Amino acid sequence: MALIMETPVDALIKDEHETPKWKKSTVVFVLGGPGSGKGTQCANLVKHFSYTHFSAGDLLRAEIKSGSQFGAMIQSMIVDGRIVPSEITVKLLCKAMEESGDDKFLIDGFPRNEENRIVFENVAKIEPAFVLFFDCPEDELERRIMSRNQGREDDNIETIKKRFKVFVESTLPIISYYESKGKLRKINAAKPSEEVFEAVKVLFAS
Ligand SMILES: Nc1ncnc2c1ncn2[C@@H]1O[C@H](COP(=O)(O)OP(=O)(O)O)[C@@H](O)[C@H]1O
Ligand SMILES: Nc1ccn([C@@H]2O[C@H](COP(=O)(O)OP(=O)(O)O)[C@@H](O)[C@H]2O)c(=O)n1
Ligand SMILES: [Mg+2]
Repeated sequence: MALIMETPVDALIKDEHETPKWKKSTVVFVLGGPGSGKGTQCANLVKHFSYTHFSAGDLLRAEIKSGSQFGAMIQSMIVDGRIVPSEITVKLLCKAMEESGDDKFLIDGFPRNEENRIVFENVAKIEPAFVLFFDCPEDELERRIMSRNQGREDDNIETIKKRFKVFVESTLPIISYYESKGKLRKINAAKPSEEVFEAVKVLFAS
């Protein structure tokens, strides 16, 4: 009671309407074909810069493991290389951002299609600072995925082909969209990991 009495009325009103920290955050989207090194380079980035990394795919896999009511649906879509309904993925991303308490995020594997992009814009109301695009030919992507050895149900040749098709049809248009807005930072991801990181680092150093 005493505390409330001592709190100026203005401060109480301001607190009530204050925008949550994550809603004012800096977001970098990290895109590229399956196996292009999104996860690898985000892991490198968080060691050097004060960003929190979330992989949309990892959040969806965790949701399956948690026994969620959507688990079976998410799993069957991942095995089929399809893009999970955006309401689910955006909710998981926003929850992770909020719970992290941070305000600088690398969001990897998102937005993968126009629906992902629009739902995130409408819900989070955040525009990315810029968008990293790891460009790599399909034959190299296939080699990397086939030797990834993470026990993923979608890392088999049949699903990989479907994921490549989804990437070309649904994700490349998003990459073009950000290019037209001057937000795209394209990286040659076919080089060794250390060389890719040298090119990535420069974009975060300023
Ligand atoms: N530049 C690179 N050259 C060769 N192999 C790489 C490179 N970057 C990542 N890898 C390997 O390729 C596989 C896919 O990388 P990953 O970071 O999981 O990609 P993504 O998240 O884009 O699917 C992993 O086994 C990783 O160790
Ligand atoms: N925004 C996203 C990201 C991933 N996913 C699903 O999760 C799968 C794996 O995504 P991922 O980002 O972990 O895969 P990689 O590109 O890292 O190989 C995708 O093929 C989709 O089925 C999705 O539906 N929506
Ligand atoms: Mg990944």
